[in-house]
Amino acid sequence: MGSSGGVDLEDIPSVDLMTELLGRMKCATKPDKRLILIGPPGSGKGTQSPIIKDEYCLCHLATGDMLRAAVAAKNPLGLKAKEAMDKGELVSDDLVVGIIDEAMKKPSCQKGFILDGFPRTVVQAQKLDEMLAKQGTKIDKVLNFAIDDAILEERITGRWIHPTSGRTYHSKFAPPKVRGTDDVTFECLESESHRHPRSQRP
Ligand SMILES: Nc1ncnc2c1ncn2[C@@H]1O[C@H](COP(=O)(O)OP(=O)(O)O)[C@@H](O)[C@H]1O
Repeated sequence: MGSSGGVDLEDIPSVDLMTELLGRMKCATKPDKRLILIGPPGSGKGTQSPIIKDEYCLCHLATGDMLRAAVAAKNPLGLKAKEAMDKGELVSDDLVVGIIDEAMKKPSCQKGFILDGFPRTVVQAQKLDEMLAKQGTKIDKVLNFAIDDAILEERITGRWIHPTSGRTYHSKFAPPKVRGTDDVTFECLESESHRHPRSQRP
């Protein structure tokens, strides 16, 4: 019968369908929102994004997470991005703009989006304006997570990340269930201070 993205709707438990339906009905009443979050690693974007996303029924487009997932999946996009990412350099504007443009077309972005890590260059900002102008929309708000350097330092030094999913932990504030291990996949975590050498830290 009805199928969605290769999944047979008949096979989905009714309770899941009802929950999804109720969620979508709730979302229908929400105003559209297009947000950009700005802030250094450790400023709280990763904590606040899922809360804002759920409250306003938005999609969360974090270019860093999307690129890391592409690299882990070894798809053509990931292969192109890997070299720059390994060197700690920015991935080309065309590539990043392409993934954002594609992602914004997803049904989950219908009510709007939260951009996280994008735009990061002037060219990306110009391309974003062009994309939105084509859709007849614009950015509603830019949220700047301004935070004291000393607090950032404390957060970052204890921070661990699961590179594939972008899930973050903190040895003091949000420890994983098993030390050094991701709660969901049980894969090894990477130390954030290792990813952001002292000289590059905010
Ligand atoms: N908007 C972007 N433009 C170019 N490269 C990006 C962008 N967003 C992410 N990247 C690439 O992905 C890497 C990881 O991104 P992210 O997790 O947002 O940053 P960081 O690890 O520096 O906090 C960056 O170092 C960069 O190579």
